[in-house]
Formats: sequence, structure tokens, C-alpha cells
Amino acid sequence: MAAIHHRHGGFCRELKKVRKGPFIIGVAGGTASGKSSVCQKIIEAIHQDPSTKDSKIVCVSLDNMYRDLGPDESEKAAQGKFNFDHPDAFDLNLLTKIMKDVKEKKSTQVPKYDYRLNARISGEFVAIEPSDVVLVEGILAFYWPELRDNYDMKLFVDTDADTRLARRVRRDTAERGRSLDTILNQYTSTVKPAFEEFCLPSKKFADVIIPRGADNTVAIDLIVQSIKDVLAADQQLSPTKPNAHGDGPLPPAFDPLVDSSNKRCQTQKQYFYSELFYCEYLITVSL
Ligand SMILES: Nc1ncnc2c1ncn2[C@@H]1O[C@H](COP(=O)(O)OP(=O)(O)O)[C@@H](O)[C@H]1O
Ligand SMILES: O=c1ccn([C@@H]2O[C@H](COP(=O)(O)O)[C@@H](O)[C@H]2O)c(=O)[nH]1
Repeated sequence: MAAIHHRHGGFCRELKKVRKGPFIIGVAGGTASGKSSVCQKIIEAIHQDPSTKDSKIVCVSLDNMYRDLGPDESEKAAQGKFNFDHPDAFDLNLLTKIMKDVKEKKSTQVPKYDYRLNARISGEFVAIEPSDVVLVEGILAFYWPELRDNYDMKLFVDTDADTRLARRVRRDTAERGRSLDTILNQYTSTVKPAFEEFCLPSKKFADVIIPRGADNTVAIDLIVQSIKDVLAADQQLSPTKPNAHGDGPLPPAFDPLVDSSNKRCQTQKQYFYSELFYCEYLITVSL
């Protein structure tokens, strides 16, 4: 919500106080729904557009935030009997620390994870640099309120269960060293019940639900467009940028009362956004 009001002068300055850090997008959905693929498409689109190609956008995956297991738990995990889909399987302290760093635009490190060993790779990390946009993806990305409250936008990737299971079988046999038997046992004993208990109920927190995942190019284009709008507004508001307007008069970039008919809104998509901004503007004014 905050980011959408960015072009309205006084609101801009208010909102800058509200969101000092990066624009954070939570991406939740069942196993193999296409969360990583959707994030990848968003990142590619931002990098390919000349106006946003220099923006820093990064993806943090909850897949790297599993906690260390004790010997008995590791034994169960090797047999596909440990519940990796339960919130208790995650290292919430690590997750909280990484989110804090990300929000404060500090460089941070995320452990690398080995699915064949069901464990972190000792001493190996992925560096996360300070970024303008951060995507946080995972089956339980919306589960913990303390994580969820950080998001400026929430996406739920909604792919049907048959498709997800088929993809998981292909992926886990090819990339995660699993047998078909182990995958199906794990799926029926823990993955599916935990999806129904923890992941699916969190769909209600989504701002945007993306049916069919990365195949849904219309949804991805719309999301990418709103990220570009946020980046453009952030650039205008930045005191370090030559076109920053600070506390001066309103920038000529956008007047919600006239913009839906002027030449800035050349495409239907832009028209849609100007209407959207205007609606949000009116709601904010009435509040
Ligand atoms: N639209 C799609 N069509 C076919 N395969 C897909 C599609 N989206 C994802 N996949 C495949 O399904 C598997 C899971 O996708 P991924 O994006 O990693 O999902 P998640 O992050 O939700 O687990 C991967 O092997 C990926 O290549
Ligand atoms: O050691 C592990 C850790 C996790 N899993 C499974 O991974 C998925 C989550 O990853 P997606 O990329 O969202 O599919 C989760 O369902 C766990 O069951 C695992 O099998 N082993």
C-alpha cells in the first residue's frame, strides 16, 4: 500500500518516512508451485528494462533457513520421515536476523543448503548485498507474523496439487537424490498435511494470487510494472538524485486528477495504474 502512493507529493514525503529500506515482496505457495521461477522472472524483467536495469533486486529463499538437525532427526530425514514442512523445521532466529539486515540495507550472509544431505553446507554462504527490492520466497513465507509484517507486497503462487507433485517428483529425483518411493511417502505423510495446515491458510494474507505460477505472464507483467513504479518513485524521492524534489513543489510527474487522460498514460496498462493510484489516493485522503 505504502509504495503505491509514491507520486503524490505530500504523501511521498510521508511514505518515505514509512518505508526507509528496500521494497520487500513476500512470495508464498506450496512446494514446487513455481515460487523460485516467478521470482526469477521478476528479477529478469527488472534487469532487462533500461529504466530499472541498474536497480538491485535480490531473492532470499526460506529453503536456506532450515535449522540444524540432531542425530535422531537427521536419521529420520534420511528416510524421508522428518517434517520439513512444519514451522519448527526452520531457524527463526536466523530468518529474523537476515530480515533485519535486509531491511536496514546491510550486507548479510545466507547459509547454503544441501538437499541431498538435508543439512546446511558447513562454512558456505550466499552473500546478500543491500538491495532496492528484496523477494522473500518460501512455503511458509507468510506464516510468521513477524516475518509477514515486513512485506510491502505479498504474492501467493497458486498451482494445483497434481502439477506440484509431478514437478516435485521430477525435481527431487533429478536434483535432490530422492527415490520415487521416498518422495511419495514424504509427500503423503508430511508435505501435504503441513501444506493444508500451515501454507494454504496463509493464502488469505496475499495481495496478489498468481494462478499457474511462472506461466502466468499477465500477472507477472503487472507485478513487474508496479515494482518499476515503486523504483521510479524511490528514485524521485532520493535526496542524492539530481531530480529529487525534497520538500519543494509537487513534481510534474503525476497528478492523479488529470493523469489518466494525459499523454503520460499512453498504454492501457499505464491508464490502469493511474486509475489505481487515484483510487488509493482517494482512500488515503478519506482516512
Ligand atoms: N511453469 C512451469 N512449467 C514447467 N515446469 C516448471 C514451471 N515452473 C516451475 N517448474 C519446475 O518445477 C520445479 C519447481 O519449480 P520452482 O520454481 O523451483 O518452485 P518452488 O520454488 O515453488 O519450489 C522446478 O524443477 C521447475 O523447473
Ligand atoms: O532437507 C530438506 C529440506 C526441505 N525439503 C522440502 O523442500 C520443500 C520446500 O522447498 P520448495 O522449493 O518450496 O519445494 C518442502 O516441501 C520440504 O518438504 C526436503 O525435502 N528436504
